[in-house]
Amino acid sequence: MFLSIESVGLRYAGASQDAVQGVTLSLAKGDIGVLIGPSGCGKTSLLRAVAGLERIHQGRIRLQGEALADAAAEQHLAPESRRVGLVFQDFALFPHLSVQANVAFGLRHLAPNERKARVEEMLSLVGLGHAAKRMPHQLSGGQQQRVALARALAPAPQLLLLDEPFSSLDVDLRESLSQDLRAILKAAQTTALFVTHDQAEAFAIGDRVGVIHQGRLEQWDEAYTVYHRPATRFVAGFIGHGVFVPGTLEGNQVRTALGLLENAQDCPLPGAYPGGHCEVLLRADDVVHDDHAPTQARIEHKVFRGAEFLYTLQLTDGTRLIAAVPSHHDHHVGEWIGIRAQADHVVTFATAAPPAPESARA
Ligand SMILES: Nc1ncnc2c1ncn2[C@@H]1O[C@H](COP(=O)(O)OP(=O)(O)OP(=O)(O)O)[C@@H](O)[C@H]1O
Repeated sequence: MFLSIESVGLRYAGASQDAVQGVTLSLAKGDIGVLIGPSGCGKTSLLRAVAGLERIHQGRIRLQGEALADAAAEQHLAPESRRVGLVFQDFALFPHLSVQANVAFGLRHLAPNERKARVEEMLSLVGLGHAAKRMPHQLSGGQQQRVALARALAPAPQLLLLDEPFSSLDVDLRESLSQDLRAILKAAQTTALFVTHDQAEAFAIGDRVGVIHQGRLEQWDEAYTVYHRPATRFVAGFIGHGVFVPGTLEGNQVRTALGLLENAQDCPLPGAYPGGHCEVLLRADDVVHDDHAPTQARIEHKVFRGAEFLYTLQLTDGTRLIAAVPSHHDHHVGEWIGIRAQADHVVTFATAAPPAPESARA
């Protein structure tokens, strides 16, 4: 593999536990990996370890077979020797240098004509060929971030690391930039590791998506698999909108308050759960509004999201669900509507342990 991170552990001085715990992942050449997870889960720490800005105390990081860091061998290659490019959220363009001088900054080893050609190539790659002579303050936030990207790509790093590069930009710009970024990285055939807490961004950019929770990598897979076949309960709850409802696994089907769900053949065998009792992940897009459905649900809450409403629903037995319903079905809070389940991918988990009674906790 082009990049391989093997059982990496990282602990900050004075901390009581590892910020990164036994993380293993690999990236093929030209692939874009995205790390996503809640604040403080260790995404940035892992990226900094790959960059060489933090030392690892366990495991190994290799790039094209060469060890960048190896805890057992006490090996730690300095950041500047790693041929790794960095783009962080604060653009950090040199304010007193023009756009072209910013991009040329890491190219001092090239002859002037080669340097000029490379700067032109990079600026045209990020769509800013016309802005070469401008100063950073004459650019929008999105344009500045493109220059930062051109500057990081100019020395042709083997690996590009990006830490929430769009976090200070507004939502619309983020969305268009994340699509552009993917196209730019693919055009430059750059292998990249990208950190974000934004799921839409992760799915738009990543060939592989990794979900980190409390320093551990819970899943490392294609985005489609992370969404439809979450490996752990945490991933299932963190990605997308969904709820867990009680179910009973019966062969290839799961019985729930919304009726029988088919397509459970990829779930564990019923014997994996005592009595077949489990919990089923029902995502907002698995619950369909249908006036003719026998099951009625009361709308508890609704959020308008443009093309659809996200309804929070309650069944007569108290089960809570979330449903994404096309926004021309504009119902009132308190109204009862017909719903049915339509889940192509049925995912089950062991029932969460009920909270211990007060007396047991004392
Ligand atoms: N320099 C540091 N010294 C000590 N602890 C640190 C340091 N940097 C991060 N941490 C701790 O390590 C853990 C992981 O932090 P990290 O910044 O990697 O998380 P993150 O997932 O990138 O979070 P965010 O999305 O908020 O940026 C946190 O508990 C954080 O408080």
